Amino acid sequence: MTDSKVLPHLATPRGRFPHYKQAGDLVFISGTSSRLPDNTFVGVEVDHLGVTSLDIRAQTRAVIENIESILNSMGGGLGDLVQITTYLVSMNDFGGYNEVYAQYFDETGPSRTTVAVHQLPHPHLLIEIQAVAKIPATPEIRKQS
Ligand SMILES: N/C(=C\C=C\C(=O)O)C(=O)O
Repeated sequence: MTDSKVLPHLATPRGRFPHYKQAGDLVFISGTSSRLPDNTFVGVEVDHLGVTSLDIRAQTRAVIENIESILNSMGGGLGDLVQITTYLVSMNDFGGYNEVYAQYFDETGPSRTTVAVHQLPHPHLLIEIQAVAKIPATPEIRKQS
């Protein structure tokens, strides 16, 4: 069996899906952005003239930390990730993204695929990451499996 959760301390999903679904020892984390619980975004600044600046480094850090928070909620951490898929709106951001990524992971970390997509679900988003982790299922989930 499986266990799905929407976590109250994180930004509410913008659709009818959970933050993660656990299936046995595997945890599938939904596409996660830099969105905060108040629905503002890390890595977005709008000046007094309405000019918007988007920061791929700040967004990448916030996405990874949001994923870490999801993993922490089930007793895991970034070290439990086995696979990452990253969606960038522009490959011009690849360098900044890669720089911050390397502060969290190295070649012993999760396998990774990075692609560019036409759009993400908000015009301020430069990056979204979906991930898979391997975390021993709780006895309750194990019993259902
Ligand atoms: N995962 C999805 C959106 C995430 C948006 C966000 O965290 O801000 C989806 O629509 O599938």
